[in-house]
Amino acid sequence: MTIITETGAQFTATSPEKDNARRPLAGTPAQTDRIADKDAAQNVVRLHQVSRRFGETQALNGVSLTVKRGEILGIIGRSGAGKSTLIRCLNGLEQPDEGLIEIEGHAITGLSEKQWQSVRSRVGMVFQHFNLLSAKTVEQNVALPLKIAGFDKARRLARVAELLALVGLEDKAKSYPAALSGGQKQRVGIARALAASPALLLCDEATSALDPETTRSILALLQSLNQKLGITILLITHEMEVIKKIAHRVAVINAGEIIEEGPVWQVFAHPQSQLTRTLLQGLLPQLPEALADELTTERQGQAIYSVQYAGQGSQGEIITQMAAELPGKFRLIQGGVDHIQHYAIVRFFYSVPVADAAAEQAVLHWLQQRQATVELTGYVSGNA
Ligand SMILES: Nc1ncnc2c1ncn2[C@@H]1O[C@H](COP(=O)(O)OP(=O)(O)OP(=O)(O)O)[C@@H](O)[C@H]1O
Repeated sequence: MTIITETGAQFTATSPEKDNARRPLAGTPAQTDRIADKDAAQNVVRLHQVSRRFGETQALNGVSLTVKRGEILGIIGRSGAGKSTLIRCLNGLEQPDEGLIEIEGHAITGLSEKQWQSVRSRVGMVFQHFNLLSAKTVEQNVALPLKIAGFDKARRLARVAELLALVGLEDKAKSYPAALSGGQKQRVGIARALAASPALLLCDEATSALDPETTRSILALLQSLNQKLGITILLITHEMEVIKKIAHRVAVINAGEIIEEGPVWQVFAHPQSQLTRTLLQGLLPQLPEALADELTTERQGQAIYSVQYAGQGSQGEIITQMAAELPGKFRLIQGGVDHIQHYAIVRFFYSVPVADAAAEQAVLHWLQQRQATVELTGYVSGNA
C-alpha cells in the first residue's frame, strides 16, 4: 500500500512478516513528516528514542540526538558502547527496534529497499579500513557510486577528476590501492564517499588505522571539506584527540546511552561524567605520579586542589593573573592551556599549606569569583 502524506512524500507500508528488517516504527508517516518539515532545514540527522537490542545486549538504549546542518558532531565511547550500532542504524545496515531516525527530515526507519536507495545517496560513508576494491584503480573506486547512480562515462570521469583534486590525489587516478599509503587510501575513501554529493558524511573510526601524522592530515582534510562544502559530518571515535581537533559538538555514549553532550570546549572544560573525565585524561595535565601516589584524604601538610577553567581572550591567562594577585598564597604544581573553539581551557593543580587557612580561603574565593571549577584533590604531608 502506498501512502501519500501531506507533504507529498510517498511511503510504501511493508508487511512486518514479509519484511521484518524494515518494519515501520513509532509514529505514522504523516506524523513523522510533520516533524520532518519543521526540522529538515536545520537538522540533517535526528534520532528520537532509538533502541536496538541483540539478545541480552542493549546496544542502544533510547538514544536521542540531532546533528545540525554544517556541523561536525563527534560521538565518543569505549569499545562496546554502541557507536557502530548507531552508525549502522544511520547507514541502513541495521534497523532499530524502537524509535525514529530522520535524515534531512525524512524518516528512514521503515523504508522499503527502493525508498532507501534515494536516501542512501544523501549519506556518504568513510570506513576505518577504507573498504576499497583492490582490483580497481583509484579512479574506478571513486567512480563506483556514480556508476550505481547512473552517471554516464563522461560525467563520471569529470566528477572523479574533481573529487581527486579535492582530496589531493590527482596524480593517483590510475594507481591501485596496494600502491597507496594508508593516508592516501583514506583520501580515496573520502573521495568515494563524497561522489554523489551527500549531505551527510558518516566517519566510522576514520583515522584509527592511521599514524598520528597521517591522522592529522586526514582530520585537516575533513575539516576543510566541512568548511568548503558545508557538509555535515558525524564521526565516531574512541579518541578524544580526534574530537578536540575537528568536532564542534561531542556526545559521549556509554552502554547504549548518551550520557553527556555539548560544545567541545564546554565538555573539555566542565566534563560532567566520570567516563568523560577518564576519556579526557590523556589530554589534560595530570598531577605528577609521585605526588598522586602520596595523596591521602587526611587533612595534613599541603592541600592540593585541581582547577578547570574556560575563558575567552585574555581570560585564558588565569594562572598568571592569579600569581600576580595572590603572591605567595599558593604554589603551582602543574598546569596547561588548550585552545578549543576560541576558548582557552585551563587546567592546573596548586597547593596551599593547611596551616594557612586564610590563604586557602583567599585562593578559593578568587577562583570561585571567576567561575572556575575547583576540586580538592587530597593532601600530602611535607611540601608539594
Ligand atoms: N550483530 C550483533 N549481534 C550481537 N551483539 C551485537 C551485534 N552488534 C553489536 N553487538 C553488541 O552490542 C554492543 C555494542 O556494540 P557496538 O559494535 O555498537 O559497539 P562499539 O562502541 O562500536 O564498539 P567498538 O568500538 O569496539 O567497535 C556490544 O556489546 C556488542 O557486542
